[in-house]
Amino acid sequence: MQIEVEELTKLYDLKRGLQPTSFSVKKGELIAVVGHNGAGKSTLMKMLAGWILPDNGQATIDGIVLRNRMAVVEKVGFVPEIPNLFDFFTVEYNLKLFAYLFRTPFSRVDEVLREFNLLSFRNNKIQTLSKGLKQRVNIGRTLLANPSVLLFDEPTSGLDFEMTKELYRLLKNIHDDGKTIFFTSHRPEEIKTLATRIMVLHDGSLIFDGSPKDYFQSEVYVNLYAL
Ligand SMILES: Nc1ncnc2c1ncn2[C@@H]1O[C@H](COP(=O)(O)OP(=O)(O)OP(=O)(O)O)[C@@H](O)[C@H]1O
Repeated sequence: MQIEVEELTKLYDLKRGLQPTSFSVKKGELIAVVGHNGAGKSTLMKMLAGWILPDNGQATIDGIVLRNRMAVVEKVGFVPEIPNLFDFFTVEYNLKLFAYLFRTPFSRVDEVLREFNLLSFRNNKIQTLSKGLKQRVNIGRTLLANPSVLLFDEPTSGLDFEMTKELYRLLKNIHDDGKTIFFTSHRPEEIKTLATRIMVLHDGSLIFDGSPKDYFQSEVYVNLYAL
């Protein structure tokens, strides 16, 4: 297994956060993490990305333990819901800063600019870009270090129809490249068509883990999500 999560826990004021959670993931899975607001999705993503440390439990990604945060940052690309880019620097400068952080050669910056159709925007400041373009830079940034696992927190939130379609294409390309992907989602259609596996979090607990087909026939779906 590529990812082993054992009793991973993060609790804010005893109740909220993520209750002890365990699962394992094979390389190349595309997992949708579903749940109402406050269910614990971002908490799980941030722990897997090494952004916050668990109170308890353990996880390994390609054999690297989460507490080894510098190594995790290079293994796991995290695309937060709100792009964490420097608005007042150019696209290229942002990518160079992160390449430096990830200890990646600057030649990767040109590759990412090309792969993400960003060459003509390289000298534009982030603050002048549309939401869709910012999203593209944000995703390109996470791929600089060529991580084997990618985590997307609500990647389609606030995107219009065209930008959403483009994001699906990007996700598919990244998945076809053999990467393991987690994405949090509220949208049944993307869960159905993109995901190979669904995890449902509810009040901080993992209450469903299975295929999209089983999910849409499950009591969890009927009770919590079907209209
Ligand atoms: N830093 C924090 N301090 C205190 N409570 C927090 C903190 N971060 C998250 N929480 C709480 O933990 C619970 C889970 O939050 P989390 O952000 O993981 O939910 P989520 O499923 O991602 O929700 P959303 O869909 O709204 O992003 C929520 O009740 C939230 O208020």
